[in-house]
Amino acid sequence: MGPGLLLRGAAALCARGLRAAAAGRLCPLLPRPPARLLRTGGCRCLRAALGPPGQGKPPRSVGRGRGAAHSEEEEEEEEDGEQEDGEEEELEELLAPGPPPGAQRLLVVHPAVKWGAKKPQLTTAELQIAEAVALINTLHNWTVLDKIIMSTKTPDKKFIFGKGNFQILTEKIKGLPHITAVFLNIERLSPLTKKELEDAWGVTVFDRYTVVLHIFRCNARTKEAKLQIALAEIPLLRTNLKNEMSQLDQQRGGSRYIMGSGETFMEMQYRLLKEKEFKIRNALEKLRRKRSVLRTQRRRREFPVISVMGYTNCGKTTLIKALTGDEGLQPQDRLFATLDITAHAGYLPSHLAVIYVDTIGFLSELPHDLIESFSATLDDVAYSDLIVHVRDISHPETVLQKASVLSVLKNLNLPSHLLDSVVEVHNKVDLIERYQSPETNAIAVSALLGYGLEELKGEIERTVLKTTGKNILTIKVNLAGPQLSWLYKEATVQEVDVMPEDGTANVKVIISNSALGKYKKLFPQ
Ligand SMILES: Nc1nc2c(ncn2[C@@H]2O[C@H](COP(=O)(O)OP(=O)(O)OP(=O)(O)O)[C@@H](O)[C@H]2O)c(=O)[nH]1
Ligand SMILES: [Mg+2]
Repeated sequence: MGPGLLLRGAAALCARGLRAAAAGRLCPLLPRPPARLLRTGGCRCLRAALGPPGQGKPPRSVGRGRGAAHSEEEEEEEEDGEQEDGEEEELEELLAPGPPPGAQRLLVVHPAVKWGAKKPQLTTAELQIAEAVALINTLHNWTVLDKIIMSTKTPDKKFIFGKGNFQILTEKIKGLPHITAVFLNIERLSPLTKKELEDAWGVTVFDRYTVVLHIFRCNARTKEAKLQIALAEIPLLRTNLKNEMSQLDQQRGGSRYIMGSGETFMEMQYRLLKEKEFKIRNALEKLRRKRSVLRTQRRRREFPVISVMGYTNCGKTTLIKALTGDEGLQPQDRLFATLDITAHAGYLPSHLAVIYVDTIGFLSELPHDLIESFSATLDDVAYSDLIVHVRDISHPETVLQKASVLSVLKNLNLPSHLLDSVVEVHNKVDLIERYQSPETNAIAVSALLGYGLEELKGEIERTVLKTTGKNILTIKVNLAGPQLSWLYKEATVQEVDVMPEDGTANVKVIISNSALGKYKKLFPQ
C-alpha cells in the first residue's frame, strides 16, 4: 500500500511562527503580523508588531511549545514602550538637525596620490571621483556642476595640494561663480584646513565624513538610525566647539564666567555636549537591550538567522526580496538606501525556515567614528548563524569593494566560525556576458532577474545545517507512543506521513545534534 495521510500542518504552523519571529513577535496563533518587517531599532514598529498590550501574549502551549517561556521579557518590552512615549519629545532634541535647506551646486575635487606608499591600490582616481559623484547624486537637490582630479604628493599637509596645484584649483573655483560648495574627496578635513580652504575659495568645503553623514541623515528612518547619526556628529560638534572657543578666546569671551554659575561659557558648552552624548548613548543602550530580547526570541524559536552584507548598492535588498518574495522591500539605485537593519522570513529547499537580515552597506574609507556609531546596528551580525557576502560583480572596483567589506568584517570581532563560513554571492551577472566566476566557491546570481537563486538557497541550506549542527531526517515513530509529540517539542517537524495500517508514521524533521542524541536515548530503536 502506498503512503497514507500526508500531513503538512506542521509546516504551516511553523510558517506562522516564522513570520512572527521575523517581526520580533512571539505568538504563532495571532492574526498575521504586518508583512512589512520590523525595523529592529524602531520602537514604534516594534509596538505595532506586538499589538496592544495583552494581545501579543503567546498561549501557554502552542505548536512547538517553546513560545511559552518568554512572556516576562515581552512584558518588560511593553513597559519600556510606554515609558518611551514620555521620552520621545526629549529625544527629538538629541537627534541630528535636518539637512541645510536649499540646493547645493558642487565642484567635486579628488586629490590623487600618484606615486609612493600612499597611492591607492586596486582602484584609479577616475573610479574614486566617480564614487564621489555618486555620493553627491544620492542627495536630493544636490548637483555636481563640475569635477576635477588634482594630483598631490602631500594629501596630509594643511592645504592638501602643493603650491602650484593649489593655485590652479583656486583659479578654477573662482571661475565657477555658480557653485555653492566644494566636495573634497578625502576622509576628513581638520577644522583648521577646512576654514583656511573656505577662506581661500569663498565657498563651503565638505569632506567625505560630512557628505556621508548628510546622506545618512537624509535616509535615516528609525529612531535608532537617527540616534546613531547624532552620536556620529558629536566629534564634529566637539572640534567645531574647540575652534569657536579659540576664536572667542582671541576676543577674550571664552574664559569669562557666566554670572552665578561658577563655570565659564566654554566649560558650559562642553558640559552640555557631554550631557547630550550621555543621553544619546543611554537611549541607544535601551534600544540595544530591546534588540537583544528579540535575538533571544529568535534563538529560542530556532530559526537560523542569515546576515546579508556587502558594499553599498551591491544588491543586498534586491537579493533578500528575491529570496523571500517580501514585497515590502524597496531596493533603490542609490548609495546607503538601507540604513536600518530589518529581518525577513524565507524558506530553504527542504522547507527549513530562516530569517534574512538586511544590513547597512559598506563604503571604503568610511571614517572610523561613523563606523563606530553604527556598530551597534551591526551587533546582530555576531549572533547570526551565517553571513552571506553579496558582491556587485559588474562594478569596476569589485575587488577593492570585497577587500573593504572583509576588512570591516574583521574589525567587527565576529566569531571565527562565522568568518570561516561566509557564503560569497556574485550578483548582477546579467550585466556581464557569459560570466565565469574566478572564485570556485562563489555562487553567481542575478537577484534582479532571479538567476541562480535555487543554487544559492541550496548552498545556504548546506552551510546553515553545518554551522547550526542540524540534520534533516525522516524518523519512523509509533503513533501510540510519545515520540511524535516529543519531536514537535524539541525539533522542527516538517511532514508527517501516517501509515494507518500499522499505526506508525514517517516524520521528516530538522533536528539538532543534541536533540537527536536525546531522542535516541529516550526512544532506543
Ligand atoms: N542589473 C542588475 N541590477 C541589480 C541586481 N541586483 C540589484 N540591482 C540593482 O542595484 C541597485 C541597488 O540595489 P539594492 O538592492 O538597493 O542594493 P543594496 O546593496 O541594498 O544597497 P544599499 O542598501 O544602498 O547598501 C538597484 O537599482 C537594483 O535594481 C542584479 O542582479 N542585476
Ligand atoms: Mg539595501
